[in-house]
Amino acid sequence: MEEESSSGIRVSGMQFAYDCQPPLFLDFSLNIVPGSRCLLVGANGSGKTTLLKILAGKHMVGGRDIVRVLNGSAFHDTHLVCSGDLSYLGGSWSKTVGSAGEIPLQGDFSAEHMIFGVEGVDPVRREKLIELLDIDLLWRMHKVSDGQRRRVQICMGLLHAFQVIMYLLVLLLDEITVDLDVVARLDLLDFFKEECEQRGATIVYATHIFDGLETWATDLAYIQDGKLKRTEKLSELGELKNSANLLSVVESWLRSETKQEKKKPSNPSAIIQKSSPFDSSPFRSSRHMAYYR
Ligand SMILES: Nc1ncnc2c1ncn2[C@@H]1O[C@H](COP(=O)(O)OP(=O)(O)OP(=O)(O)O)[C@@H](O)[C@H]1O
Repeated sequence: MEEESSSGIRVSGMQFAYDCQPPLFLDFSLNIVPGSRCLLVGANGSGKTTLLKILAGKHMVGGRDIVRVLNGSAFHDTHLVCSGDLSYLGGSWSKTVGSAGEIPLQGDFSAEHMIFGVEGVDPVRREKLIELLDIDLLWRMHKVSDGQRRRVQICMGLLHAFQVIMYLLVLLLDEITVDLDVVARLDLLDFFKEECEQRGATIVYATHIFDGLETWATDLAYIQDGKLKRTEKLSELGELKNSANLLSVVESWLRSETKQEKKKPSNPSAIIQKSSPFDSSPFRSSRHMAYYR
């Protein structure tokens, strides 16, 4: 991820704050080369979803040069999303429909109605995804399980990507496999790997589930409280060579974050004051705030 890429993802000196809050990201930079499968790891509240949403053009962060995806501005170049070049598959069960924005998709519709309602798709890809995700087209969306609903959501999210030419596809995945059973999850990971290897797709995947990812991911980016702590090629991750699995490596990083927090001064009034929205410090620690609340 060190080398700069004109057609992958490049974030340079980004700042971002939610309304009336101190900056979550301050001078944040990250490069992801095309064809990478990059895992985004970090504790709850560290900023993974926010970063993915920024990359997906859902939040504006200053000028056109700050967040570049496929050589365009993630926020300003709306064709990235409209063309299917850039896809964000997130946790919420909703679909963006033109100016209506995000609408919930849990009414009394069949899976067939949902999937075949997506226009302009490749029927071969559609069949492949229905089979891969083992979707029963007769499912009624208001009666299915969370995992079944998630399968339909993922299928719809991936249908659009078919028309994208090689090296022009970025998939941003936010904990999408969380409701899937182990077979569906592993099959889907294989599918994503194929998209990278055969079509040059670039994938950024935020997750807390590390099963099977040691051989799946090519890169890793670790975020702590909005700061990029590490970016590594997985093949060069020293701890992974010495340790059993990725889970224990990430666990040790997150546990050392917790230990550092516990070492901080224990005067609660001072900490509450320091963590308040009126704090003059530009940094924030959501874990810190939760810990002392
Ligand atoms: N819409 C919002 N308005 C204000 N603050 C928000 C909003 N969304 C997230 N945050 C805050 O921003 C910080 C980062 O949240 P984010 O969802 O990006 O973290 P995350 O790393 O994805 O966490 P998780 O692993 O729990 O999904 C948190 O402190 C969160 O409370």
